[in-house]
Amino acid sequence: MLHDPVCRDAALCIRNLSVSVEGRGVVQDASLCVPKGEIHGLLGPNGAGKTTLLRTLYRATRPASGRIEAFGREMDSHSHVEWAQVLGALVQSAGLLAGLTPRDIVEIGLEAKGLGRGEIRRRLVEALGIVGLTDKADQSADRLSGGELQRCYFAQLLACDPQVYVLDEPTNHLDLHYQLVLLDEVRRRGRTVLMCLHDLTLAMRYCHKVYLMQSGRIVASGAPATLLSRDMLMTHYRVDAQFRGTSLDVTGPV
Ligand SMILES: Nc1ncnc2c1ncn2[C@@H]1O[C@H](COP(=O)(O)OP(=O)(O)OP(=O)(O)O)[C@@H](O)[C@H]1O
Repeated sequence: MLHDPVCRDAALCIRNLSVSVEGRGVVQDASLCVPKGEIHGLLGPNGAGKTTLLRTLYRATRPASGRIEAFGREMDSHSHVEWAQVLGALVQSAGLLAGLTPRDIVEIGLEAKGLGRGEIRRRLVEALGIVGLTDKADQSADRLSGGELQRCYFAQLLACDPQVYVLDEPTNHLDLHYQLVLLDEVRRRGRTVLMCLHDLTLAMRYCHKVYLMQSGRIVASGAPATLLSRDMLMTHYRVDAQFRGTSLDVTGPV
């Protein structure tokens, strides 16, 4: 039984989701449920379908079939504005809007929430402080480094603080300090999180549960310490590697 049973009380529930891209089934019959306040990780090799699955959650891609629910209510019964209040995403290769500053990028997200000026300012200052961009708040974002830009988009999400965080490779471009600072911050907030990760040590450190995707299907799921066995890493990641506690001992590719 690869699927979770009926997800009563789940904050985010995906049932039998399939997505086709150019006529090819890129996600096939995927089901998962994330209980409120848990962090779940979507793992798997390149091209497995992880990003495509996440894209359906923030409505960048339409599923061919299946259901997506948050807090028991179907995604399609929400307007786009309502859904954005429930679920926010940090995406790979977010487009950079020319000429905007980190302050603008964070404020754009907050203004869509209809908050007052005082609350917008409070959240802006807090989020830029967490991501370490206070000093660069007013410089053009096209002069930020890759990691600084990622932190800027992280600040936008943290400022909006939706109930469900969808994170596609959240540590892309981040140095080790900020990988830990920002994932610690997400965990501290106790929100419901579904994230794609290639860094298995981060999956081990932060995820309550992980799903392994392979060729569009979720082929296994479980607690990271159980799922990320030497056999699994050999079969699905084609590496000889083994976790010892939370550190990964890598011999090499096979
Ligand atoms: N716009 C697109 N047009 C054609 N094929 C696509 C498109 N987007 C994704 N695909 C294909 O769908 C499959 C899954 O891609 P996806 O980006 O979801 O994988 P992934 O698991 O996130 O991979 P990675 O770990 O490399 O980011 C790949 O074979 C990819 O080539």
